[in-house]
Amino acid sequence: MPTYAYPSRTVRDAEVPLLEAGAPLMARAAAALARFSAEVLRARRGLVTGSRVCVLAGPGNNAGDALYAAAALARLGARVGVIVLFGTTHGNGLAAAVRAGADVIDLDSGQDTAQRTAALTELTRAGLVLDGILGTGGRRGLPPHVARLIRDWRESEFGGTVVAVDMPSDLDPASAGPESRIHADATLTFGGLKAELIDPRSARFTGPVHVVDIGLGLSAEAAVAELLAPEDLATEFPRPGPESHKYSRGVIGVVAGSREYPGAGVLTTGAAVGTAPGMVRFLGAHDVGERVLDRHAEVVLGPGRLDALVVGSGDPETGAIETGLATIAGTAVPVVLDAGAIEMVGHAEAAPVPGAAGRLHGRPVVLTPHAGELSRLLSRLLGEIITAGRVAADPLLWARRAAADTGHIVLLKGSQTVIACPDGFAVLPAPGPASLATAGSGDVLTGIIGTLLAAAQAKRRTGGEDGPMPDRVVAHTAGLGVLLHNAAGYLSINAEQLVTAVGQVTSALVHSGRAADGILVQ
Ligand SMILES: NC(=O)C1=CN([C@@H]2O[C@H](COP(=O)(O)OP(=O)(O)OC[C@H]3O[C@@H](n4cnc5c(N)ncnc54)[C@H](O)[C@@H]3O)[C@@H](O)[C@H]2O)[C@@H](O)CC1
Repeated sequence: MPTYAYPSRTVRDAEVPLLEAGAPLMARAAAALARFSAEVLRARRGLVTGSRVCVLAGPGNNAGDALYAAAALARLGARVGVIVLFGTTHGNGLAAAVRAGADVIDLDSGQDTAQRTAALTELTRAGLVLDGILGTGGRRGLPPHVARLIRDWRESEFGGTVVAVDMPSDLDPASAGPESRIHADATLTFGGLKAELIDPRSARFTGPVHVVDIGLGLSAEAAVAELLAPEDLATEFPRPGPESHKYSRGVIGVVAGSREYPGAGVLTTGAAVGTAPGMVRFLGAHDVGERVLDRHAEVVLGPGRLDALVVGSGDPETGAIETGLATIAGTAVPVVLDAGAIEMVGHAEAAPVPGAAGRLHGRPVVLTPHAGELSRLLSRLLGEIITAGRVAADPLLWARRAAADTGHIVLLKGSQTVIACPDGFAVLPAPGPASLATAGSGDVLTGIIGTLLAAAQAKRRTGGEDGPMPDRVVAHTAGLGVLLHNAAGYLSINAEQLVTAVGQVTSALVHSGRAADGILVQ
Protein backbone atom coordinates (compact mmCIF):
# COMPACT_ATOMS: atom_id res chain seq x y z
CA MET A 1 0.00 0.00 0.00
CA PRO A 2 1.34 3.44 -0.80
CA THR A 3 1.74 5.86 2.09
CA TYR A 4 -0.49 8.87 1.55
CA ALA A 5 0.39 12.41 2.59
CA TYR A 6 -2.11 15.04 3.70
CA PRO A 7 -2.09 18.72 4.48
CA SER A 8 -1.71 19.24 8.26
CA ARG A 9 -5.09 20.93 8.23
CA THR A 10 -6.76 17.76 6.89
CA VAL A 11 -5.20 15.68 9.67
CA ARG A 12 -6.25 18.21 12.32
CA ASP A 13 -9.80 18.35 10.95
CA ALA A 14 -10.04 14.56 11.03
CA GLU A 15 -9.08 14.57 14.71
CA VAL A 16 -11.88 16.88 15.81
CA PRO A 17 -14.92 14.55 15.70
CA LEU A 18 -12.90 11.70 17.18
CA LEU A 19 -11.74 13.84 20.07
CA GLU A 20 -15.29 15.03 20.65
CA ALA A 21 -16.30 11.37 20.81
CA GLY A 22 -13.60 10.78 23.42
CA ALA A 23 -11.09 8.81 21.32
CA PRO A 24 -7.77 8.63 23.20
CA LEU A 25 -5.71 10.01 20.32
CA MET A 26 -2.97 11.56 22.40
CA ALA A 27 -2.61 8.40 24.47
CA ARG A 28 -2.16 6.40 21.25
CA ALA A 29 0.39 8.88 19.90
CA ALA A 30 2.31 8.99 23.18
CA ALA A 31 2.34 5.20 23.52
CA ALA A 32 3.80 4.82 20.03
CA LEU A 33 6.36 7.54 20.76
CA ALA A 34 7.37 5.81 24.01
CA ARG A 35 7.80 2.47 22.22
CA PHE A 36 9.86 4.07 19.45
CA SER A 37 11.97 6.01 21.97
CA ALA A 38 12.63 2.90 24.06
CA GLU A 39 13.89 1.16 20.92
CA VAL A 40 16.19 4.09 20.19
CA LEU A 41 17.60 3.96 23.72
CA ARG A 42 18.02 0.19 23.64
CA ALA A 43 19.85 0.48 20.31
CA ARG A 44 22.16 3.08 21.87
CA ARG A 45 23.04 1.46 25.18
CA GLY A 46 21.22 -1.84 25.39
CA LEU A 47 18.68 -0.69 27.97
CA VAL A 48 16.35 2.16 28.87
CA THR A 49 17.18 2.22 32.58
CA GLY A 50 19.61 5.00 33.39
CA SER A 51 19.34 6.62 29.93
CA ARG A 52 18.91 10.35 29.90
CA VAL A 53 15.88 11.70 28.07
CA CYS A 54 15.26 15.41 27.58
CA VAL A 55 11.91 16.85 26.46
CA LEU A 56 11.78 20.21 24.72
CA ALA A 57 8.26 21.21 25.72
CA GLY A 58 6.33 23.86 23.83
CA PRO A 59 2.93 25.30 24.72
CA GLY A 60 0.55 22.87 22.99
CA ASN A 61 -0.53 19.28 22.48
CA ASN A 62 2.70 18.46 20.68
CA ALA A 63 4.38 18.78 24.07
CA GLY A 64 1.57 16.62 25.50
CA ASP A 65 2.62 13.73 23.26
CA ALA A 66 6.26 14.14 24.26
CA LEU A 67 5.53 14.50 28.00
CA TYR A 68 3.29 11.43 28.26
CA ALA A 69 5.88 9.42 26.30
CA ALA A 70 8.65 10.70 28.61
CA ALA A 71 6.55 9.69 31.63
CA ALA A 72 6.35 6.15 30.23
CA LEU A 73 10.13 6.13 29.68
CA ALA A 74 10.69 7.37 33.25
CA ARG A 75 8.58 4.46 34.50
CA LEU A 76 10.97 2.17 32.56
CA GLY A 77 13.87 3.70 34.47
CA ALA A 78 14.97 6.57 32.20
CA ARG A 79 16.10 9.83 33.82
CA VAL A 80 13.88 12.48 32.31
CA GLY A 81 14.49 16.21 32.20
CA VAL A 82 11.80 18.54 30.86
CA ILE A 83 12.65 22.00 29.57
CA VAL A 84 9.52 24.16 29.56
CA LEU A 85 10.34 26.71 26.90
CA PHE A 86 7.42 29.11 26.83
CA GLY A 87 6.47 29.50 30.50
CA THR A 88 3.52 27.20 29.98
CA THR A 89 3.04 23.71 28.55
CA HIS A 90 0.59 20.81 28.38
CA GLY A 91 -0.53 20.67 32.03
CA ASN A 92 -1.65 17.05 32.33
CA GLY A 93 1.32 15.82 30.35
CA LEU A 94 3.72 17.73 32.59
CA ALA A 95 1.99 16.42 35.72
CA ALA A 96 2.31 12.85 34.42
CA ALA A 97 6.01 13.32 33.72
CA VAL A 98 6.63 14.86 37.15
CA ARG A 99 4.70 12.07 38.86
CA ALA A 100 6.96 9.58 37.07
CA GLY A 101 10.02 11.40 38.43
CA ALA A 102 10.95 13.96 35.75
CA ASP A 103 12.94 17.07 36.65
CA VAL A 104 11.67 20.35 35.25
CA ILE A 105 13.61 23.39 34.09
CA ASP A 106 11.47 26.43 33.35
CA LEU A 107 13.25 28.54 30.75
CA ASP A 108 10.42 31.06 30.54
CA SER A 109 11.79 34.05 28.60
CA GLY A 110 15.39 32.86 28.84
CA GLN A 111 16.51 35.85 30.96
CA ASP A 112 17.83 33.70 33.81
CA THR A 113 21.43 32.70 33.03
CA ALA A 114 21.45 29.85 35.53
CA GLN A 115 18.32 28.34 33.95
CA ARG A 116 19.82 28.76 30.50
CA THR A 117 22.97 26.93 31.56
CA ALA A 118 20.95 24.20 33.26
CA ALA A 119 18.82 23.73 30.14
CA LEU A 120 21.86 23.51 27.89
CA THR A 121 23.52 20.97 30.20
CA GLU A 122 20.35 18.87 30.27
CA LEU A 123 20.12 18.89 26.49
CA THR A 124 23.79 18.21 25.85
CA ARG A 125 24.05 15.17 28.12
CA ALA A 126 20.81 13.54 26.93
CA GLY A 127 20.95 10.29 24.99
CA LEU A 128 17.55 11.11 23.52
CA VAL A 129 15.88 14.47 22.95
CA LEU A 130 12.17 14.62 22.16
CA ASP A 131 11.30 17.71 20.14
CA GLY A 132 7.84 18.59 21.47
CA ILE A 133 8.11 22.33 20.87
CA LEU A 134 5.58 22.76 18.08
CA GLY A 135 3.51 20.44 15.91
CA THR A 136 0.70 21.03 13.47
CA GLY A 137 -0.39 24.14 15.41
CA GLY A 138 2.98 25.85 14.94
CA ARG A 139 3.55 29.13 13.17
CA ARG A 140 6.91 29.92 11.58
CA GLY A 141 9.63 31.40 13.76
CA LEU A 142 10.74 30.47 17.26
CA PRO A 143 11.11 33.08 20.02
CA PRO A 144 14.74 34.31 20.22
CA HIS A 145 15.51 32.60 23.54
CA VAL A 146 14.38 29.23 22.13
CA ALA A 147 16.30 29.72 18.88
CA ARG A 148 19.38 30.62 20.93
CA LEU A 149 19.12 27.52 23.10
CA ILE A 150 18.85 25.32 19.99
CA ARG A 151 21.82 27.05 18.39
CA ASP A 152 23.98 26.62 21.53
CA TRP A 153 22.91 22.98 21.77
CA ARG A 154 23.76 22.28 18.14
CA GLU A 155 27.19 23.81 18.70
CA SER A 156 27.76 21.59 21.76
CA GLU A 157 29.31 18.14 22.03
CA PHE A 158 25.87 16.52 21.96
CA GLY A 159 26.05 12.90 20.87
CA GLY A 160 22.46 11.80 21.40
CA THR A 161 19.52 11.09 19.12
CA VAL A 162 16.84 13.67 18.31
CA VAL A 163 13.31 12.44 17.65
CA ALA A 164 10.83 14.97 16.30
CA VAL A 165 7.32 14.54 17.66
CA ASP A 166 4.84 14.70 14.77
CA MET A 167 7.18 17.04 12.85
CA PRO A 168 10.38 18.96 13.50
CA SER A 169 9.40 22.22 15.19
CA ASP A 170 9.39 25.29 12.96
CA LEU A 171 10.06 23.08 9.92
CA ASP A 172 10.87 25.20 6.89
CA PRO A 173 11.87 23.09 3.87
CA ALA A 174 13.22 26.17 2.06
CA SER A 175 15.64 27.05 4.85
CA ALA A 176 19.27 26.32 4.15
CA GLY A 177 19.37 24.94 7.69
CA PRO A 178 20.64 27.61 10.06
CA GLU A 179 22.03 26.38 13.34
CA SER A 180 18.95 27.40 15.30
CA ARG A 181 16.77 24.77 13.62
CA ILE A 182 15.85 21.33 14.89
CA HIS A 183 17.59 18.65 12.83
CA ALA A 184 15.94 15.39 13.86
CA ASP A 185 17.46 11.95 13.41
CA ALA A 186 13.95 10.56 13.02
CA THR A 187 10.40 11.86 12.97
CA LEU A 188 7.37 10.03 14.31
CA THR A 189 4.24 11.51 12.80
CA PHE A 190 0.71 10.73 13.95
CA GLY A 191 -2.55 10.06 12.17
CA GLY A 192 -1.22 10.65 8.66
CA LEU A 193 1.92 11.74 6.87
CA LYS A 194 1.99 15.55 6.75
CA ALA A 195 2.62 17.07 3.33
CA GLU A 196 5.48 19.26 4.61
CA LEU A 197 7.39 16.12 5.58
CA ILE A 198 7.56 14.68 2.06
CA ASP A 199 9.17 17.72 0.47
CA PRO A 200 12.56 16.34 -0.65
CA ARG A 201 14.17 19.39 0.96
CA SER A 202 12.75 18.47 4.38
CA ALA A 203 14.71 15.22 4.64
CA ARG A 204 17.72 16.88 6.26
CA PHE A 205 15.48 18.19 9.07
CA THR A 206 13.25 15.14 9.55
CA GLY A 207 15.50 12.09 9.19
CA PRO A 208 13.48 8.98 8.31
CA VAL A 209 9.77 9.61 8.86
CA HIS A 210 7.62 6.95 10.54
CA VAL A 211 3.85 7.18 10.35
CA VAL A 212 1.80 6.06 13.35
CA ASP A 213 -1.82 5.12 12.76
CA ILE A 214 -3.92 6.56 15.58
CA GLY A 215 -7.20 5.61 13.92
CA LEU A 216 -8.12 8.75 11.99
CA GLY A 217 -9.35 6.75 8.99
CA LEU A 218 -8.15 9.27 6.40
CA SER A 219 -9.12 8.37 2.83
CA ALA A 220 -6.81 8.14 -0.17
CA GLU A 221 -8.99 10.76 -1.90
CA ALA A 222 -8.03 13.38 0.70
CA ALA A 223 -4.31 12.84 0.05
CA VAL A 224 -2.13 15.35 -1.80
CA ALA A 225 0.68 12.88 -2.43
CA GLU A 226 1.67 9.25 -2.16
CA LEU A 227 4.97 7.60 -1.37
CA LEU A 228 5.75 4.34 -3.14
CA ALA A 229 7.99 1.66 -1.64
CA PRO A 230 9.61 -1.33 -3.42
CA GLU A 231 6.94 -3.61 -1.94
CA ASP A 232 4.32 -1.70 -3.92
CA LEU A 233 5.96 -2.87 -7.13
CA ALA A 234 6.07 -6.46 -5.90
CA THR A 235 2.35 -6.24 -5.05
CA GLU A 236 1.12 -4.40 -8.11
CA PHE A 237 3.26 -5.59 -11.01
CA PRO A 238 0.84 -6.76 -13.74
CA ARG A 239 1.39 -10.50 -13.83
CA PRO A 240 -0.18 -12.50 -16.65
CA GLY A 241 -2.89 -15.02 -15.79
CA PRO A 242 -4.37 -18.06 -17.55
CA GLU A 243 -6.69 -15.81 -19.60
CA SER A 244 -3.91 -13.55 -20.83
CA HIS A 245 -2.94 -13.15 -24.47
CA LYS A 246 -0.59 -10.73 -26.14
CA TYR A 247 -3.25 -8.06 -26.77
CA SER A 248 -4.70 -8.28 -23.26
CA ARG A 249 -1.22 -7.69 -21.81
CA GLY A 250 -0.75 -4.50 -23.77
CA VAL A 251 1.02 -3.34 -26.91
CA ILE A 252 3.65 -0.63 -26.47
CA GLY A 253 4.83 1.54 -29.35
CA VAL A 254 8.33 3.04 -29.29
CA VAL A 255 9.59 6.05 -31.24
CA ALA A 256 13.18 6.40 -30.06
CA GLY A 257 16.69 6.73 -31.44
CA SER A 258 18.03 8.67 -34.36
CA ARG A 259 20.97 8.66 -36.74
CA GLU A 260 22.84 10.62 -34.06
CA TYR A 261 21.73 8.49 -31.09
CA PRO A 262 20.74 5.06 -32.43
CA GLY A 263 21.60 3.40 -29.10
CA ALA A 264 18.66 5.10 -27.39
CA GLY A 265 16.31 3.24 -29.71
CA VAL A 266 17.90 -0.05 -28.70
CA LEU A 267 17.84 0.80 -24.97
CA THR A 268 14.25 2.07 -24.82
CA THR A 269 12.93 -0.83 -26.86
CA GLY A 270 15.03 -3.31 -24.89
CA ALA A 271 13.61 -1.97 -21.63
CA ALA A 272 10.10 -2.26 -23.05
CA VAL A 273 10.76 -5.88 -24.02
CA GLY A 274 12.24 -6.52 -20.58
CA THR A 275 9.15 -5.21 -18.81
CA ALA A 276 7.12 -8.05 -20.40
CA PRO A 277 4.36 -6.46 -22.48
CA GLY A 278 2.18 -8.44 -24.87
CA MET A 279 4.02 -6.87 -27.80
CA VAL A 280 6.52 -4.13 -28.65
CA ARG A 281 6.16 -2.18 -31.89
CA PHE A 282 9.12 -0.09 -32.99
CA LEU A 283 8.00 2.97 -34.99
CA GLY A 284 11.27 4.88 -35.24
CA ALA A 285 13.70 5.35 -38.12
CA HIS A 286 14.26 2.36 -40.41
CA ASP A 287 18.00 1.97 -39.78
CA VAL A 288 17.52 2.21 -36.00
CA GLY A 289 14.76 -0.41 -36.32
CA GLU A 290 17.21 -2.83 -37.95
CA ARG A 291 19.59 -2.50 -35.02
CA VAL A 292 16.70 -2.98 -32.60
CA LEU A 293 15.63 -6.14 -34.40
CA ASP A 294 19.18 -7.50 -34.31
CA ARG A 295 19.06 -7.30 -30.50
CA HIS A 296 15.43 -8.04 -29.80
CA ALA A 297 13.92 -10.50 -32.26
CA GLU A 298 10.43 -10.29 -30.74
CA VAL A 299 10.01 -6.63 -31.69
CA VAL A 300 7.55 -5.86 -34.50
CA LEU A 301 8.49 -3.09 -36.91
CA GLY A 302 5.82 -0.69 -38.11
CA PRO A 303 2.48 0.66 -36.91
CA GLY A 304 -0.57 -1.15 -35.57
CA ARG A 305 -2.95 -0.84 -32.64
CA LEU A 306 -1.21 0.43 -29.49
CA ASP A 307 -2.08 0.70 -25.80
CA ALA A 308 0.63 3.28 -25.06
CA LEU A 309 3.32 5.15 -26.97
CA VAL A 310 6.72 6.41 -25.86
CA VAL A 311 8.34 9.11 -27.95
CA GLY A 312 11.56 11.04 -27.84
CA SER A 313 14.46 9.17 -26.23
CA GLY A 314 17.52 9.70 -28.43
CA ASP A 315 15.88 12.64 -30.23
CA PRO A 316 14.10 10.81 -33.09
CA GLU A 317 13.56 12.79 -36.29
CA THR A 318 10.32 14.75 -36.68
CA GLY A 319 8.97 12.36 -39.33
CA ALA A 320 9.21 9.41 -36.93
CA ILE A 321 7.45 11.40 -34.21
CA GLU A 322 4.65 12.27 -36.63
CA THR A 323 4.26 8.60 -37.58
CA GLY A 324 4.03 7.61 -33.93
CA LEU A 325 1.44 10.25 -33.08
CA ALA A 326 -0.60 9.42 -36.21
CA THR A 327 -0.75 5.81 -35.06
CA ILE A 328 -2.67 6.76 -31.93
CA ALA A 329 -4.94 9.39 -33.53
CA GLY A 330 -8.54 9.02 -32.40
CA THR A 331 -7.63 7.03 -29.27
CA ALA A 332 -7.08 8.07 -25.65
CA VAL A 333 -4.01 5.89 -25.10
CA PRO A 334 -1.31 7.39 -22.87
CA VAL A 335 1.86 8.89 -24.29
CA VAL A 336 5.26 9.31 -22.66
CA LEU A 337 7.34 12.20 -24.02
CA ASP A 338 11.05 12.10 -23.27
CA ALA A 339 14.11 14.16 -24.23
CA GLY A 340 13.68 15.87 -27.63
CA ALA A 341 9.92 15.22 -27.70
CA ILE A 342 9.44 17.42 -24.61
CA GLU A 343 10.39 20.28 -26.95
CA MET A 344 6.96 19.84 -28.58
CA VAL A 345 5.27 21.12 -25.42
CA GLY A 346 4.85 24.69 -24.22
CA HIS A 347 4.92 26.63 -27.48
CA ALA A 348 2.46 29.46 -27.87
CA GLU A 349 2.59 29.19 -31.66
CA ALA A 350 4.27 26.78 -34.10
CA ALA A 351 5.49 23.66 -32.29
CA PRO A 352 8.43 21.76 -33.83
CA VAL A 353 6.05 18.94 -34.77
CA PRO A 354 3.01 20.40 -36.56
CA GLY A 355 -0.32 19.34 -35.07
CA ALA A 356 1.35 17.72 -32.05
CA ALA A 357 -0.74 19.65 -29.51
CA GLY A 358 -3.95 18.33 -31.08
CA ARG A 359 -2.62 14.77 -31.07
CA LEU A 360 -1.74 15.04 -27.39
CA HIS A 361 -5.08 16.52 -26.42
CA GLY A 362 -7.59 14.31 -24.62
CA ARG A 363 -5.14 11.65 -23.50
CA PRO A 364 -2.79 11.29 -20.52
CA VAL A 365 0.68 12.59 -21.36
CA VAL A 366 3.70 11.96 -19.16
CA LEU A 367 6.73 14.21 -19.60
CA THR A 368 9.99 12.72 -18.28
CA PRO A 369 12.48 15.62 -18.10
CA HIS A 370 15.62 15.90 -16.01
CA ALA A 371 16.22 19.25 -14.31
CA GLY A 372 17.83 20.79 -17.42
CA GLU A 373 14.98 19.77 -19.71
CA LEU A 374 12.39 20.96 -17.22
CA SER A 375 14.18 24.29 -16.85
CA ARG A 376 13.91 24.79 -20.63
CA LEU A 377 10.23 23.85 -20.62
CA LEU A 378 9.48 26.16 -17.69
CA SER A 379 11.39 29.01 -19.28
CA ARG A 380 9.24 28.59 -22.42
CA LEU A 381 6.04 28.40 -20.41
CA LEU A 382 6.74 31.27 -18.05
CA GLY A 383 8.65 33.56 -20.39
CA GLU A 384 11.55 33.97 -17.98
CA ILE A 385 14.75 32.05 -17.38
CA ILE A 386 14.26 29.29 -14.83
CA THR A 387 17.66 27.70 -14.32
CA ALA A 388 18.25 23.99 -13.83
CA GLY A 389 19.73 24.89 -10.43
CA ARG A 390 16.45 26.43 -9.30
CA VAL A 391 14.55 23.38 -10.51
CA ALA A 392 16.89 21.00 -8.69
CA ALA A 393 16.64 23.07 -5.50
CA ASP A 394 12.85 22.63 -5.28
CA PRO A 395 11.85 19.70 -7.49
CA LEU A 396 8.33 19.29 -6.17
CA LEU A 397 7.41 22.94 -6.66
CA TRP A 398 8.64 23.09 -10.24
CA ALA A 399 7.27 19.71 -11.28
CA ARG A 400 3.87 20.80 -9.96
CA ARG A 401 4.15 24.14 -11.70
CA ALA A 402 4.97 22.54 -15.06
CA ALA A 403 2.17 20.00 -14.64
CA ALA A 404 -0.36 22.72 -13.83
CA ASP A 405 0.75 24.86 -16.77
CA THR A 406 0.91 22.09 -19.39
CA GLY A 407 -1.97 19.91 -18.18
CA HIS A 408 0.43 16.95 -18.44
CA ILE A 409 1.92 14.67 -15.81
CA VAL A 410 5.50 15.68 -15.11
CA LEU A 411 8.04 13.10 -13.96
CA LEU A 412 11.13 15.01 -12.92
CA LYS A 413 14.11 12.66 -12.79
CA GLY A 414 16.67 13.07 -10.04
CA SER A 415 18.10 11.46 -6.94
CA GLN A 416 14.55 11.83 -5.61
CA THR A 417 12.33 11.50 -8.66
CA VAL A 418 9.04 13.34 -8.24
CA ILE A 419 5.90 12.93 -10.33
CA ALA A 420 3.31 15.70 -10.36
CA CYS A 421 -0.24 15.72 -11.73
CA PRO A 422 -1.87 18.88 -13.11
CA ASP A 423 -4.08 19.06 -9.97
CA GLY A 424 -0.96 19.09 -7.76
CA PHE A 425 -1.18 15.47 -6.60
CA ALA A 426 2.36 14.07 -6.36
CA VAL A 427 3.83 10.57 -6.42
CA LEU A 428 7.22 10.04 -4.79
CA PRO A 429 8.80 6.66 -5.47
CA ALA A 430 11.53 5.51 -3.09
CA PRO A 431 14.93 6.72 -4.30
CA GLY A 432 17.15 4.37 -6.27
CA PRO A 433 20.92 3.88 -6.51
CA ALA A 434 23.20 6.71 -7.63
CA SER A 435 24.61 4.35 -10.28
CA LEU A 436 21.49 5.16 -12.33
CA ALA A 437 23.02 8.56 -13.07
CA THR A 438 24.53 7.36 -16.33
CA ALA A 439 23.96 7.92 -20.06
CA GLY A 440 21.05 5.92 -21.40
CA SER A 441 19.44 5.30 -18.04
CA GLY A 442 16.58 7.69 -18.85
CA ASP A 443 15.96 5.90 -22.18
CA VAL A 444 15.50 2.68 -20.22
CA LEU A 445 13.10 4.39 -17.82
CA THR A 446 10.78 5.56 -20.59
CA GLY A 447 10.63 2.04 -22.04
CA ILE A 448 9.65 0.64 -18.64
CA ILE A 449 7.05 3.31 -17.90
CA GLY A 450 5.50 3.10 -21.36
CA THR A 451 5.14 -0.66 -21.01
CA LEU A 452 3.51 -0.48 -17.58
CA LEU A 453 1.12 2.16 -18.94
CA ALA A 454 0.32 -0.11 -21.91
CA ALA A 455 -0.46 -2.95 -19.51
CA ALA A 456 -2.71 -0.68 -17.41
CA GLN A 457 -4.45 0.66 -20.53
CA ALA A 458 -4.99 -2.84 -21.94
CA LYS A 459 -6.51 -3.90 -18.64
CA ARG A 460 -8.91 -0.97 -18.82
CA ARG A 461 -9.75 -1.79 -22.42
CA THR A 462 -10.43 -5.46 -21.73
CA GLY A 463 -12.42 -4.43 -18.64
CA GLY A 464 -14.62 -2.22 -20.82
CA GLU A 465 -13.47 1.07 -19.25
CA ASP A 466 -13.71 3.92 -21.73
CA GLY A 467 -12.05 7.31 -21.69
CA PRO A 468 -8.56 8.34 -20.76
CA MET A 469 -6.85 6.81 -17.76
CA PRO A 470 -7.14 9.16 -14.75
CA ASP A 471 -4.04 11.26 -14.10
CA ARG A 472 -3.46 9.80 -10.65
CA VAL A 473 -3.50 6.26 -12.02
CA VAL A 474 -1.03 7.29 -14.72
CA ALA A 475 1.27 8.98 -12.19
CA HIS A 476 1.05 5.97 -9.88
CA THR A 477 1.89 3.59 -12.74
CA ALA A 478 4.84 5.79 -13.74
CA GLY A 479 5.98 5.63 -10.11
CA LEU A 480 5.94 1.84 -10.22
CA GLY A 481 8.11 2.14 -13.32
CA VAL A 482 10.63 4.18 -11.34
CA LEU A 483 10.72 1.43 -8.70
CA LEU A 484 11.42 -1.20 -11.36
CA HIS A 485 14.17 1.02 -12.80
CA ASN A 486 15.62 1.35 -9.28
CA ALA A 487 15.53 -2.39 -8.65
CA ALA A 488 17.32 -3.02 -11.96
CA GLY A 489 19.75 -0.23 -11.06
CA TYR A 490 20.94 -2.23 -8.06
CA LEU A 491 21.96 -5.04 -10.42
CA SER A 492 23.86 -2.96 -12.96
CA ILE A 493 26.42 -0.23 -13.50
CA ASN A 494 25.60 0.97 -17.04
CA ALA A 495 22.57 1.29 -19.31
CA GLU A 496 23.23 -1.87 -21.30
CA GLN A 497 23.42 -3.93 -18.11
CA LEU A 498 20.38 -2.04 -16.86
CA VAL A 499 18.29 -3.35 -19.77
CA THR A 500 19.33 -6.90 -18.94
CA ALA A 501 18.56 -6.30 -15.28
CA VAL A 502 15.08 -4.97 -16.11
CA GLY A 503 14.37 -8.37 -17.66
CA GLN A 504 15.78 -10.17 -14.61
CA VAL A 505 13.69 -8.19 -12.14
CA THR A 506 10.59 -8.56 -14.30
CA SER A 507 11.17 -12.28 -14.65
CA ALA A 508 11.32 -12.59 -10.86
CA LEU A 509 8.16 -10.50 -10.51
CA VAL A 510 6.25 -12.42 -13.16
CA HIS A 511 7.15 -15.89 -12.00
CA SER A 512 6.92 -15.42 -8.27
CA GLY A 513 6.29 -12.46 -6.02
CA ARG A 514 8.49 -14.21 -3.52
CA ALA A 515 11.47 -14.59 -5.77
CA ALA A 516 11.23 -10.85 -6.39
CA ASP A 517 11.76 -10.13 -2.72
CA GLY A 518 15.34 -11.27 -3.07
CA ILE A 519 15.99 -8.98 -6.00
CA LEU A 520 14.16 -5.82 -5.03
CA VAL A 521 16.97 -4.60 -2.85
CA GLN A 522 16.63 -1.05 -1.51
N1 LIG B 1 -5.58 17.03 18.92
C1 LIG B 1 -5.10 15.94 19.54
O1 LIG B 1 -5.57 15.46 20.56
C2 LIG B 1 -3.93 15.33 19.03
C3 LIG B 1 -2.85 16.13 18.79
N2 LIG B 1 -1.67 15.61 18.61
C4 LIG B 1 -0.48 16.44 18.78
O2 LIG B 1 -0.84 17.79 18.95
C5 LIG B 1 -0.18 18.61 18.00
C6 LIG B 1 -1.03 19.76 17.69
O3 LIG B 1 -1.30 20.42 18.90
P1 LIG B 1 -1.64 21.95 19.01
O4 LIG B 1 -2.79 22.25 18.16
O5 LIG B 1 -1.76 22.25 20.44
O6 LIG B 1 -0.42 22.65 18.35
P2 LIG B 1 1.10 22.80 18.82
O7 LIG B 1 1.47 21.79 19.81
O8 LIG B 1 1.87 22.88 17.57
O9 LIG B 1 1.15 24.21 19.56
C7 LIG B 1 0.25 25.23 19.33
C8 LIG B 1 0.48 26.33 20.35
O10 LIG B 1 1.72 26.93 20.11
C9 LIG B 1 1.57 28.33 19.89
N3 LIG B 1 2.50 28.67 18.84
C10 LIG B 1 2.39 28.30 17.56
N4 LIG B 1 3.45 28.71 16.86
C11 LIG B 1 4.24 29.37 17.71
C12 LIG B 1 5.49 30.02 17.56
N5 LIG B 1 6.11 30.07 16.39
N6 LIG B 1 6.04 30.58 18.65
C13 LIG B 1 5.42 30.53 19.83
N7 LIG B 1 4.23 29.91 20.03
C14 LIG B 1 3.65 29.34 18.98
C15 LIG B 1 0.13 28.51 19.52
O11 LIG B 1 -0.32 29.79 19.88
C16 LIG B 1 -0.55 27.42 20.33
O12 LIG B 1 -0.74 27.86 21.66
C17 LIG B 1 0.12 17.67 16.86
O13 LIG B 1 1.20 18.12 16.11
C18 LIG B 1 0.41 16.39 17.58
O14 LIG B 1 1.73 16.36 18.05
C19 LIG B 1 -1.50 14.17 18.79
O15 LIG B 1 -1.44 13.93 20.14
C20 LIG B 1 -2.63 13.42 18.22
C21 LIG B 1 -3.90 13.86 18.85
